[in-house]
Amino acid sequence: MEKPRQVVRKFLARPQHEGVGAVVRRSIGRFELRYFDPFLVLDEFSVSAPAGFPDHPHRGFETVTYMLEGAVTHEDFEGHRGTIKAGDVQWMTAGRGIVHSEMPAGPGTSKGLQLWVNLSSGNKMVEPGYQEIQSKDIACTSADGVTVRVIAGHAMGVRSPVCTRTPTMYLDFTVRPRAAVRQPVLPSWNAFAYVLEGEGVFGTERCAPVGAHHLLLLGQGDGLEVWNKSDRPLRFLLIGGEPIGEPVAQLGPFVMNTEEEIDMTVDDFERYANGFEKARHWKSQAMV
Ligand SMILES: Nc1ccc(F)c(C(=O)c2c[nH]c3ncc(Cl)cc23)c1F
Ligand SMILES: [Fe+3]
Repeated sequence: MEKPRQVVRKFLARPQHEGVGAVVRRSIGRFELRYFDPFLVLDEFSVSAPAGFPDHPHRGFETVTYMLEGAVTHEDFEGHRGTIKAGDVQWMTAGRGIVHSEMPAGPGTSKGLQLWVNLSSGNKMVEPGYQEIQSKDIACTSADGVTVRVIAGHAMGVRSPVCTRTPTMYLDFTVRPRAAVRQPVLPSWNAFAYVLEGEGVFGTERCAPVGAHHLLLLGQGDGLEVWNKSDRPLRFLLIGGEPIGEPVAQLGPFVMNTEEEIDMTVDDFERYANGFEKARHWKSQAMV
C-alpha cells in the first residue's frame, strides 16, 4: 500500500427517532454530513415491535439492509415479501419507485444497518429490483486473525455476487486482538469506516483508538490500514463507492437531480403514476 488513507473527520452517531417508534444512529445523512457521494444515509437501527418503518415510498436510489440481530420483514406494493434475518443482506434498487414496509419480525429487538446508495441520473428510473443474500451465502474468509464478510466488492481473495449499479464496496471486518487489516481501496473512490464493536486504530498506528458507533471519513489514498491494539474483538465496516458527481435534490426518500424532478416525483406518488400505480390499492399487512 503506497498511500494509506488517513481519517479526516470522525463523527459519533447519536440515537434519534425515525419511522414509527424506531431508533436510528444516523451518521451519513445528518446535518453535518448530508451527502458523501455516492452515499446518502447510513443508519444503525434498533427496533422492536410494534415500532418499525411502515408503508413508505422510495425513488432514485438503492437501500442496503444488513441485519446484525433479530429480523425485519419487508413487503412491497408488488407483493414481494420476505424476512431479512441476522447476517442476511437485502440490496434493494428502488429505481423509478417502490412502496414498502420494513417491520421487525419476532420477539426482541432487531438491529442492523441501512445504507442508502445514490443512483446516477441514467439509473434513477430503472425498474425496481432486489438482490437478497442469506447469511450462509455471504462471501466470507479468514486469515491472520482477520475475518471479512464481503457484502459487495471483493476482499482477501473473495468476491460478492451483488451487482452494484453504482460501483460500491461494503466489507464487514472482525479483527482479533493484536491483529491488523490492510485493505486496498480504489484511489478514485470515496470511503469511510464505521465501528460496530470494540476499538480500532485507523490509518496510522499513532492514532487514538476509536469505539463503536463512530463514522470515520477517510482521505485520499489507495487503501486502509487498521490495528486492533485492544484485548477484545474489533468489528467495523469499510464502505467505499465511486462518486457520481451529479447534483442531488432530495425530499426524504425521494432522491433526484433537480427540484423539478422532485416536484414531478411527488406528483407521481400522489397520482399513483409513473411507477407508483400499484400504491393506489396497496397497504402492507402491517397496516391492515
Ligand atoms: N421516516 C422515514 C422516511 C423514509 C424512510 F425510508 C424511512 C425508513 O424506512 C428508514 C430510515 N432508516 C431506516 N433504517 C432501517 C430501516 Cl429497515 C428503514 C429505515 C423512514 F423511517
Ligand atoms: Fe424503506
